[in-house]
Amino acid sequence: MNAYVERVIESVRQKHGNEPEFVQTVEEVLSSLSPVIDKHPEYEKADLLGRIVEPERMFTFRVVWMDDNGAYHTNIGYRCQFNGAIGPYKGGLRFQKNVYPGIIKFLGFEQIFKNSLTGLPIGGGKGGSDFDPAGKSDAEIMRFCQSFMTALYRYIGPDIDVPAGDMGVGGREIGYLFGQYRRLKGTFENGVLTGKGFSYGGSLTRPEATGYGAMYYLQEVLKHEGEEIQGKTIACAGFGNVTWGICKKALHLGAKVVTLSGPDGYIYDEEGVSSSEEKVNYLLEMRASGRNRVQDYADKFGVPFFPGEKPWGVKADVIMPSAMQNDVNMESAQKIVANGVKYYIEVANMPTTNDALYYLMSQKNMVVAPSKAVNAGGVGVSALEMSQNSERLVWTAEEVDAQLHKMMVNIHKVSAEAAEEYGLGYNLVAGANIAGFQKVANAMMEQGIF
Ligand SMILES: NC(=O)C1=CN([C@@H]2O[C@H](COP(=O)(O)OP(=O)(O)OC[C@H]3O[C@@H](n4cnc5c(N)ncnc54)[C@H](O)[C@@H]3O)[C@@H](O)[C@H]2O)C=CC1
Ligand SMILES: O=C(O)CCC(=O)C(=O)O
Repeated sequence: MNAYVERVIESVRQKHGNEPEFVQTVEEVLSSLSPVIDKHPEYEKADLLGRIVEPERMFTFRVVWMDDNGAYHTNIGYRCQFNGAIGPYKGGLRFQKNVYPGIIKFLGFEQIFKNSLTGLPIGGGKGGSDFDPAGKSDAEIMRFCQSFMTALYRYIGPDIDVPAGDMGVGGREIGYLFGQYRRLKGTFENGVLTGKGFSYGGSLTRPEATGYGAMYYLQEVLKHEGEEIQGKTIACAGFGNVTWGICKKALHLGAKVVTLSGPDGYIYDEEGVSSSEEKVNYLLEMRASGRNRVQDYADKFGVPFFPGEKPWGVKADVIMPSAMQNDVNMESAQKIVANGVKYYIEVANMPTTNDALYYLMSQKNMVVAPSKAVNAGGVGVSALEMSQNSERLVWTAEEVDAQLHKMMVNIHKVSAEAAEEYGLGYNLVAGANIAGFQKVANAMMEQGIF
């Protein structure tokens, strides 16, 4: 590995050892940039990597809200404005009880390169709170969102920082956040948030975009390998927004999603979750219920439920971990390899531990695709939502979908080309890191040192 790369990684380990998820993503991204740094000594001179691993700005804020019994609760809010070299900071908000700076920073760091890969002018950011939405009433969610935005609204804006949804934040939460922003600012700046409802500036197809984009990317991989998507079995995780989008597109394309999971275990549907609209739509009901239980699907459709287990031991053509970070560890990776799976397509942000990722990548007969490329369609359509808000126009679902499709084809292409350029073969993981980095690096170099 390039000595400068090693030094920067070591310094991040030293300074941020208490943020293991952040250290993990820095190790993964920077180690694949070694050949680029070898080729560009000017980057070391400008300490480009030392600068890129440090957020431009990150802050916490107090979020106080009242529950339905009149009791007050205090949570921590976060926003990390990681890198604004190519556009306003852009990235979702995560509401989950395990949120802490290490989670926000790993997500923000990934977002820099992902957003660059979309080819659109968006910088990297992320935010959230340790608020746990599970079991909260609608009124409690609204009061929390209003309080969150009251603390945040001064620091965001359509040309500054544009938050959106992530785990625990969907259309309902974005609606409450936007309502409070509008109330406080007294202006209708709908470009300040994406993932909005269609009636006040949201984009058609944004809810589906991450899952649809992942399926378009998978189609490109299959095309590269001379295969088709029709009839392929897919193992997914979670049953949230992203997994729903995958299932909906799988239904259109004739692929079969056979597993879903939740914190309680996983279900196996031999016929396919993607075999009917009723099943696909039920995922929306499960998510909206706030129960966070995948067993509900097994109870409704009479399929097997495996309590406390992960779905990575099932036989499928394609594995798409689509729920949470570090869901696939070495033990799961070994099961995947033993099952002879050819396609490992990450969808959730950083769903694989680094040892498991390198192990999977070392298998000669496997294609491994990285989440920062595969799930980029979500933020990509968010950027298209910003475009529509700026021009005060509304695009049809067909127009948005066509742009999304083109974007995913291009992300696959530029990743494969970047890997080729550095003699790495069809290494989509390194290729995405290199292609995403190159544009941000150019912008940072041209804007001077700060
Ligand atoms: N929503 C979006 O547009 C985008 C989301 N992502 C990423 O995709 C992943 C999924 O996000 P969403 O679907 O939006 O979130 P979501 O909140 O809609 O769904 C998350 C799912 O994960 C499941 N889950 C939570 N803890 C779990 C556990 N311990 N074991 C198994 N399952 C568990 C939940 O039950 C839920 O079904 C996350 O990594 C997110 O960062 C990435 C790009 C865009
Ligand atoms: O749509 C967005 O701005 C952010 C989506 C997101 O959170 C992600 O790409 O991980």
